[in-house]
Amino acid sequence: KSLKPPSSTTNTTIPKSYPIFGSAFSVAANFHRRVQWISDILQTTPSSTFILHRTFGSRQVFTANPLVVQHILKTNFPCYRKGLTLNRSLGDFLGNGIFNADGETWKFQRQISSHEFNAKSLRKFVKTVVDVELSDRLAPILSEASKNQTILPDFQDILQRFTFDNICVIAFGFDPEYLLPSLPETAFVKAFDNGTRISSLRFNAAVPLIWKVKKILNIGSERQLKEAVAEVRGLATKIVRDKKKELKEKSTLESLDILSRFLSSGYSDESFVIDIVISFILAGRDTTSAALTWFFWLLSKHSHVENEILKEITAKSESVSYDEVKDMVYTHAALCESMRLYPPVPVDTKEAAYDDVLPDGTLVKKGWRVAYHIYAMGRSEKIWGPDWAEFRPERWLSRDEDEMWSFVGMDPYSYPVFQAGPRVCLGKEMAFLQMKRVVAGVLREFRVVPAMEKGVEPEYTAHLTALMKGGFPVRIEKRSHIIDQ
Ligand code: HEM
Repeated sequence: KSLKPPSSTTNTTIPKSYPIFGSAFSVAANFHRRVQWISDILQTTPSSTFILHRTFGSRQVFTANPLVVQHILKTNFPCYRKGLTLNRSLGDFLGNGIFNADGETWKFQRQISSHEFNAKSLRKFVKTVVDVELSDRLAPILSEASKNQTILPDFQDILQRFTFDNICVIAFGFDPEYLLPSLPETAFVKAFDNGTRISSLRFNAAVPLIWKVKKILNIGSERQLKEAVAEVRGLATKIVRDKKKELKEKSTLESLDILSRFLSSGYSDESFVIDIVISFILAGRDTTSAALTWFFWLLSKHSHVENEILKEITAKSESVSYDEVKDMVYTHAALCESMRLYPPVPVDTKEAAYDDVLPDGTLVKKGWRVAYHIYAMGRSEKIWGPDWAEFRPERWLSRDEDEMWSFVGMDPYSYPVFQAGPRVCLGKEMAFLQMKRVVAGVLREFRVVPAMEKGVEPEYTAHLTALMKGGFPVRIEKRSHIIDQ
C-alpha cells in the first residue's frame, strides 16, 4: 500500500526572493505546511540542497544530501553549532540546557548525563518506569475503552501523557501522574506545551523582528511565553530545592534521576540545573509519543506487519523482559521504517561559525543557518529507491540461515532521525526500549483501530517535534487470540 507522493506537485520551485524581504512572502504563505513545502522543493532540486533567502539578507541552507549531512554533523562539526538565532529563540524557555548549548557547557552536560543511559540504568528504566506506567496506567485505560466500546478521542494525547510521566521520573525523579483515567489537565504540562510551541514559532518566524517587538511590549504570544516559563521554572525550582534538602540530609541521593546526578556531582547552580532538566523533558517527551502515534496508524493499514510483530511478541514471555525487548528485531525495524516516513524531529538546524564550502560546492557564509531536512530524506527516491513510499520494515532486515530476522542498519547520515556524529541523540537506545515495550504491551492484548471519518488521512505537522494534527481518535478492541487477524 503506497503513501501519497510529495504533498504538492505545483509548488516545488525555489521561491522568488525580493530585496529586504527575501522569500518571506512565500515562507508566510506556506507556513502552515512548511515541512512538506521545503521537502517538496528538495525532492525536485538536483543537488538536494538549496538556499532560502530570509529577511534582511540572512540565508538558510536546506539539504537532504547525506554527504552534506555528514559534513555538518561530523567532518566539520566545530563549524556547525546551535548558534545565535536558536539561542535567542529558545533561550527564554531552555536557558543553557543541552539543546541550546555549545562548547564546554554542552560537553559538560553530555558527559554527566550520559551515565543515565548506560545498560544498568536502562534496565532499571524498563523495569521500574515503563513497565509500571504500562500495567498500572495505560492498560487499564485501554481495557476500559475496549469494554465500553467507546472511542478514545485522542490516542496521541494518551501516548504523550505516558511519555511525559516517564521522562519526568528520569529527569526529576518526580511523577506528575499525568496519565490517569480522568486525563487531568495540569498547569505544568500546559505551560510546557506553550513554551515549546511559542519558542518554535519564534525560531521559524518569517519576520523575527515581530516577536522581538512583542517581547519588548510584553503582549500576545510573548506574554504567554513569559507566563509559561514562570510556571515551568516555578515547579522545577521547588523540585530542585526539595532534592537539595534531601541530599543535605542523606549526604548521597538514592534516586538516580538526571537532576540527582548533577546535584551529587557537586553542581548546585539552581538556574543551570533547571535548564538541564527542562531540555531533557523536551527531548524525551514528544519524540517517542510522536513516533508511536504514527507507528500505530501505519500498523492499522498494514496487517501483515502487525502479524509479523505479533509473532515476535508471542515468542516472548507475557511481561516482556529487558533482554527480550532488546531482541525484538522485527518491531525495531518497523519502528525505524515508521520514523523514516514520519520522523519525530522533522528538521534540524545549525549555524555556521565561519565561512565554509559544503561537499556539493554550496558556499556557506559565517552566520548562515544550515538545516538538514530529516523528513525530506526519509522520502527521497535517491536514498530509498523507487519504493520509498512503501511502508516496508523488511528493507531494514535480512533472514539468516535459520530463517530468523536480523537487523541491517542504515548509514546514519542518510537516516539522521536521531541526528549523528558527536551530538547523536543520547536517548536513542532508551527510546527504542520504551517504544518496543509499549508496542509489545499494547498489541499483545489490544488492537488499535483508527476512528477517523471515512477517507480522512491524518496530517503531519510540527513545532519542534512532530504531531498528528487534530489528534488520533481510535477504537480499542480486545484480542481474543494473540494472532487473530
Ligand atoms: C524516537 C525518539 C527520539 C528521537 C527521534 C530523537 C531525536 C533526536 C534528535 C534529532 C536530536 C538532535 C537535536 C538537536 O541537536 O537539535 C536529539 C538529541 C538529543 N536527544 Fe533525542 N530523540 C528521541 C528520544 C530521546 C529520549 C527518550 C531522550 C532522553 C531522555 C533523548 C535525549 C536527547 C538528548 C539529551 C539530546 C541532545 C544531545 C546533544 O546535543 O548532545 N532523546 N534527539
